[in-house]
Amino acid sequence: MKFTEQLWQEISPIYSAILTHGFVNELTLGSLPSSTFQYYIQQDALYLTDFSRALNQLAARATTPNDMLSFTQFAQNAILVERALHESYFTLYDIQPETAKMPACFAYINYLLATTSLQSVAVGAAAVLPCFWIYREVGNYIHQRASQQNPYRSWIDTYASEAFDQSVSQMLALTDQYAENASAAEREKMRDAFRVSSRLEWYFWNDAYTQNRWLV
Ligand SMILES: Cc1ncc(CO)c(N)n1
Repeated sequence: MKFTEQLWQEISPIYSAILTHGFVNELTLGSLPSSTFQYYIQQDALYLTDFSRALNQLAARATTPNDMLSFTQFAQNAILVERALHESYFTLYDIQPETAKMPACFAYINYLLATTSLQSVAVGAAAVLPCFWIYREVGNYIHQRASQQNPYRSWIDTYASEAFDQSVSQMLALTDQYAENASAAEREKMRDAFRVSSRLEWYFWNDAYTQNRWLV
C-alpha cells in the first residue's frame, strides 16, 4: 500500500465527518445561507494567501529543482484561485475582504506556517496535503450531487476541475516520494501532520457553519 493510501485510511472518520457536515450538505443542496458562505469565503481568502506562503516556504526549503518548481507552482495557483474565486463572490455578494482570522482559520494557518518552517520538508508536505486532497474529494462528491442551478457552482467546479485534480495527483506523488526517503520516525511525524491538518479542515467548515467568532 502506498504511504498516502495509508494516510487516507487513518483519517477515514474525519473524512466521514466532513462529508456529513451541515456545511457540505447544504452547499451540495444549494441551501447554504449566503451569509454562511460569505463568512467562509472571507476566511478562505485569508487562508489561501497564507497557504501560498506556506507552499513558498516549502519551495525555498526543497532540495531538488523539480520539487522547488512543484511547490512554486502550487503557491502561485493558490493565489490565482484566491483571485478568481474570491473576487467573483466578493463582487456578487458585495462583501469586503476580512482582515481578522477567526479561530479555525487562525489555528490552521499558524499550524501550516509553523510546520512548513520548522519541521522537515517531508513533514511540511504531509501537513499541506489535506488542503489538496480533501478539497478534491469533497469537490467531486459535491459535484456529483449538486444541481446546475446551485449558487455555489463556480466554487464546486473549481475543486472538481481537471486542473485541480492534476495538482492533487502531483502533490500525492511528491508526498509518497518524501515518505520513501524518510525514516520510520519521520513518517510517523508525517502521519501526525496529515491528521492534524485534516482535523483543521473540518474545523474550518464548522467555524463557517456556526459563524464562530472569538468569544473574548
Ligand atoms: C481551508 C481550505 N483548505 C483547502 C483549500 C483548497 O486549497 C481551501 N481553499 N481552503
